Amino acid sequence: MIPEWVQFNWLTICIAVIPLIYLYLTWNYNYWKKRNVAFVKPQLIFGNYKEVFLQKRTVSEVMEDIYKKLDGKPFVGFWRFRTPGILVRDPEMVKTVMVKDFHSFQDNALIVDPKMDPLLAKNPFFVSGEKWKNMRSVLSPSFTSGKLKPLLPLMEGVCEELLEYLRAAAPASAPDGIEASLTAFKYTVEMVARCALGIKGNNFTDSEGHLRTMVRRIVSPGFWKNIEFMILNFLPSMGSFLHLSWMPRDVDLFFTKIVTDEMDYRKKNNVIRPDYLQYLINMSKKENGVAYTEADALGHAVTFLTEGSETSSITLGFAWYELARHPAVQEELRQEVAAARGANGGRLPFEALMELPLLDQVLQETLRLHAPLMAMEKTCTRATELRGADGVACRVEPGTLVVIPVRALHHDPAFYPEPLRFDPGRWAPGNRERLVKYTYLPFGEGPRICLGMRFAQLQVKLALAYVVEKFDIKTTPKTPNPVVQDPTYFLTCAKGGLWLRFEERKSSNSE
Ligand code: HEM
Repeated sequence: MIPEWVQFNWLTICIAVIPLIYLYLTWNYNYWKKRNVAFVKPQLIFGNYKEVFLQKRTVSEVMEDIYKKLDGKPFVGFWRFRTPGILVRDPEMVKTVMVKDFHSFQDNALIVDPKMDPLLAKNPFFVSGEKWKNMRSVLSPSFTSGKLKPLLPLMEGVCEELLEYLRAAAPASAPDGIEASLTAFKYTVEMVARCALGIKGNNFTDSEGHLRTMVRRIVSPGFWKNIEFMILNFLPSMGSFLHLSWMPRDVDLFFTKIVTDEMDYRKKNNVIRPDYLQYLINMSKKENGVAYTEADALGHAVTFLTEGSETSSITLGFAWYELARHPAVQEELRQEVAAARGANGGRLPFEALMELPLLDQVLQETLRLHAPLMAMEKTCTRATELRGADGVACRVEPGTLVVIPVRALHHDPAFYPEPLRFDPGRWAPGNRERLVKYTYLPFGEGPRICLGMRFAQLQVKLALAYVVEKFDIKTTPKTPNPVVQDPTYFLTCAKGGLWLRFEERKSSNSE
């Protein structure tokens, strides 16, 4: 039996504490009203992120809803739980954040704890300030056309393996076809292993796919993985308290071992290879006079492996999907590739491949409809003022979350009529010049634009060209239409997978 005075105290404590908790939870919900910025009403505890928290919708979908609700506003306020954030709607404002006033918004909002994630902490995406600037200047030259061109023979070898794999794994009889995203992932992990690290990943032959599995342990859809992601992203101090890391410890050790083994092998045997790792090794040599260490080189080799495989495989999977759904475009592309081969003695040289107009348009349109990163989250790094075309101005404080709603811009009928229609013709000369600047951001923009953009374009274009030449890509009863986004993943991903059939072409059999 609880004494009466204790019962009384419990009641008093509850009466006193509940309003305090309520006050704490709603304290910031005045933030945008006080600043005269339009906003979408927040919900207790969740702000505007209830559906994200419940894993019903992704951040990019929720941002698209807010974008649509407050049509006509250059920027609008929202809350990520209790944290106020700005959603930038107007392309001019996008330019301000990503280019004109870059120094006020230069950091990405995703952070990693270098103690928990030493390898990932080297990834330029997570680095800030002067350190990022120095790192970027060391790495940028490694992605020029001049550095990519010598990789072509290596890459062509991986394309041949992809064709072999499709011949064996995708017999025309399979009624549902194969899951194209996984095939694309096998291809990009293999490509990156060869071009970045100079090693064979055996992704097409090894059913376990050790290297692939390790990359998947860092980035993949899934309920529990997404819970971890939300803690690390939204509540980083709780993540540190729980000792959570983006990259599991054994994965970190695995990558460290394969890269250092390869570095040691080259050193001991005086081996020089024409790949990205070699560039990093050369940069880390003392006589270079650059403040770049072997630990940096190790971190950046792993950056290439993780950044270079998943985003490109998403793009390739969706490009195959769109070609399957648009056989006329597929046939036109096939003829374009055949003509380029014909004009180059049966080969597809680097310049010819990169300049194929329809191939480029197919890639651009795929990235418009299915950009892997559909919302970019930045942090204000220096107090500044945003001033919209409507005259509304807002002082943005350091630490404020700023979101660029890539999905909403890419799918806005004001910028792309019939936005959900796959129409490579939007990117044809004469049309592309009419598109509104800063509404197309698959690789980001400004000084932080994707470092691996050219490599990504090259590896996706190669796989598209090689596969359409030899295969008819077809839909099956299991092919999704429309695609439903998997809500347990922060990157673009079709729920249930992209099922397609790759039928070997008769003419290509007899060649
Ligand atoms: C289709 C494939 C790819 C897409 C759609 C993509 C997209 C992006 C986006 C949206 C960003 C953020 C840009 C910004 O903040 O403005 C980014 C950054 C980055 N990407 Fe990619 N990416 C792709 C492939 C690659 C590849 C192959 C690499 C290879 C190394 C790579 C390396 C990076 C790095 C290192 C950054 C951070 C750059 C920085 O903060 O300075 N990406 N990427």
